[in-house]
Formats: sequence, structure tokens, C-alpha cells
Amino acid sequence: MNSAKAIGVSKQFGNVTALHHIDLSVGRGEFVALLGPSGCGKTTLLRLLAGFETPTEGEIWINQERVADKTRTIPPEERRIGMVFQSFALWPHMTIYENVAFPLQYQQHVPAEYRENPRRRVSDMLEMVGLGGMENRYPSQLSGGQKQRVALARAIVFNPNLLLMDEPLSSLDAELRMQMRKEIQHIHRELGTAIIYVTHDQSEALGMADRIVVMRGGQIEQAGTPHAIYYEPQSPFVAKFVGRSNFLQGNWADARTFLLANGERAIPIHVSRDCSAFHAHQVLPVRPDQLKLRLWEAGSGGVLGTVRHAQFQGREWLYSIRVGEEEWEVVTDTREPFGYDQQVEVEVCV
Ligand SMILES: Nc1ncnc2c1ncn2[C@@H]1O[C@H](COP(=O)(O)OP(=O)(O)OP(=O)(O)O)[C@@H](O)[C@H]1O
Repeated sequence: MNSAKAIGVSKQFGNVTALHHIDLSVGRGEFVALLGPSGCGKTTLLRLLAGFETPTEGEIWINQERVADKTRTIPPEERRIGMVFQSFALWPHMTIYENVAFPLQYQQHVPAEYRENPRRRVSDMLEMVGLGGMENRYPSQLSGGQKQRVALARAIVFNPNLLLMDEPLSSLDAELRMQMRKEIQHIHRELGTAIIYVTHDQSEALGMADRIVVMRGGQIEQAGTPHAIYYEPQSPFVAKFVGRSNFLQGNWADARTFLLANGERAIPIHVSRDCSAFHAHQVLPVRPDQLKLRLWEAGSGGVLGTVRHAQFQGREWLYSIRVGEEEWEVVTDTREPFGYDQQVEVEVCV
């Protein structure tokens, strides 16, 4: 069963193609992050799912019902979806209670018990987001984090099947963002509501989502679990955009063997995953945590590197290692740090 589905969806604004033939299916209770650089079409896709825009081509389905194609669009309040925006979008003249209770009046699919006893429902939702007892305050009397919690409570108060979130944490400071991530994960676990979460922050997507959809130029570049997106990028764009990547230079001998160019020698590296997207580029993408360092021993036959920079990061060290003409980034939790100019053997574990 799907909570939301886009089938062959395109969106044109004048001569700008914001989305080009998008196919996306979001399962029940699934947490999907739409990740991509500015202008790639994330918000446009969310607005189409919400019902604020009409597709130029294709169909949108929400909860097994076709809610939009190029000829007609069912309005947002009939789609049983909750929404949270970056700007909170609370009504300043209404109390917190009135803000949260509002969807119980205008949404079409509200369980009768919530309509009949809105006080109880609003109070439960405010408890859930850690704002119990704040019903009578006004938005201006709350901090940024508290306002976003109110926006969350308002989005879930009528028990939507799908929650759409557009950069909900980007106007909060770093500490609050971390706290709110936990809050959103908690709500997702408690309610089992499917979430589509727009962000350009890779750590939010990697940390919270069941599945990440990486977008670029109005198209889906790759979709997969956070682990697959991080360790099995299918294009140089994904390898660069999500996390950091070293691109090792060499030649592909066959589908699983990369010959690393190392001075006069070529060192074979056996690769356990599909890297066909990188064959034409003659590179091997390697995450900084997929490189291991040990002290260099003459005659080892391994890859020789020289430490150029070392930064202590708390639990781990971040190194820049010069290998031939290249500089590789390495993250390691070694307890005995390597010094500047020290010679090390670099092991590639992919
Ligand atoms: N109403 C509109 N009229 C004209 N062009 C638009 C409109 N809305 C979006 N666009 C264009 O469509 C493209 C996709 O925009 P969209 O806002 O979906 O990107 P985004 O990935 O959400 O970016 P950001 O992360 O900066 O919010 C951009 O080129 C944008 O300029």
C-alpha cells in the first residue's frame, strides 16, 4: 500500500522545467527525504503532492486516490495530509490552542472524536511535542523551537496519513535542530505516519529517513536507503553531494577490479559493489572512512602516502594524505595519531 505516488510527473513554469518525469512511490509509514541542491525541484514536488500546484504531465495519488492530473486537482484540505514549513506559518493573532485546533475545523477527514472533543486532542498533541499547558500563549511568546513544535502539533492533530515537511528545521540553531530531529523521529515512530521531508541538509536525510531520494535538475538522480546512498552512490554527483568522497584515479580492468595508478605501478583494488557509473570516468569513489592507515613498512607493496594535515575531531582524526599527485581525505579512529610528513600505508576497503 502506498501513501503517496507520483507517476510520470512533470511541472513547467513558463519555460522553466521544474520537474521532469518524476516517478516516486512512498509506502505506508515510510520516512522519505527529498535531498538536493537549491533549485532541483524539491519544493515543487512537495507542493504538487500537497495540492498547491497542478502537474503539467502525470498523476499524483494520495492514499490510493488519484488527487491530481493535468486536468484537475483536489485541494489540500481534502487530501488528509499535514504540512510543516520552514517559516512555521503560525497565525499570530490566534493562541496556541486555536492554532493547533484549526485543522480540526477545516480538514475534511477528521475523526469524529477529535471534532467533538478538540480540547482533549489539542492537549494530547501539545503534550506529545513537549508543550503541555501552553494552550493560552500566543506565538510571539514562544521561542523558535517552540513555534516549530506548535507547527508540528498542528500538522498531526487530525491524524493525517501523510506528513509533508519542507525544510522544517532550517531556521533553528544547531542544538535545537538536533533536538527537533529526535522529536520528529519520535512522532514518526508513535504515529506511524508516512513522512516526505524536503531538505538540502544531508545529515538530516542520512540520520532520519528510511529512504533518500536525491534530486538534481528536476529529476531523480538516485533513490535508496541512507546506507546505499552513502556507500553505493550511482553517479559522481551523488558521491559528491552526499557526504565526502575521494575519487581515486586509475583504470577499470573489469567490473570488480580497479587498477589504482600509483607511480610506475598499478595496484589492483577488488571492489565488492557495482561501480559501473564510474567506469567511463576511470575513477573509484571512496569515502574517507573506507581508507585505513598504518605505519609504512618498506617492501609492503601497499599504497604509500604522506600525512599532509591532521585534525583532531574528538572521536576520530581527519587526515589529508598525499598519494602521488593526489590528496585523499581519511577519517580514522586511531588512538595513536600520525604526525605531519609521516609515511603511511593506505588500505582501500571498498
Ligand atoms: N512559481 C514559480 N514560477 C516560476 N518558476 C518557479 C516557480 N516555482 C519554482 N520555480 C523554479 O523551479 C525550479 C525548482 O524550484 P524549487 O523551489 O522546487 O527548488 P528547490 O529544490 O526546492 O530549491 P530550494 O532548496 O532553493 O528551495 C527552480 O528553477 C525555480 O526557480
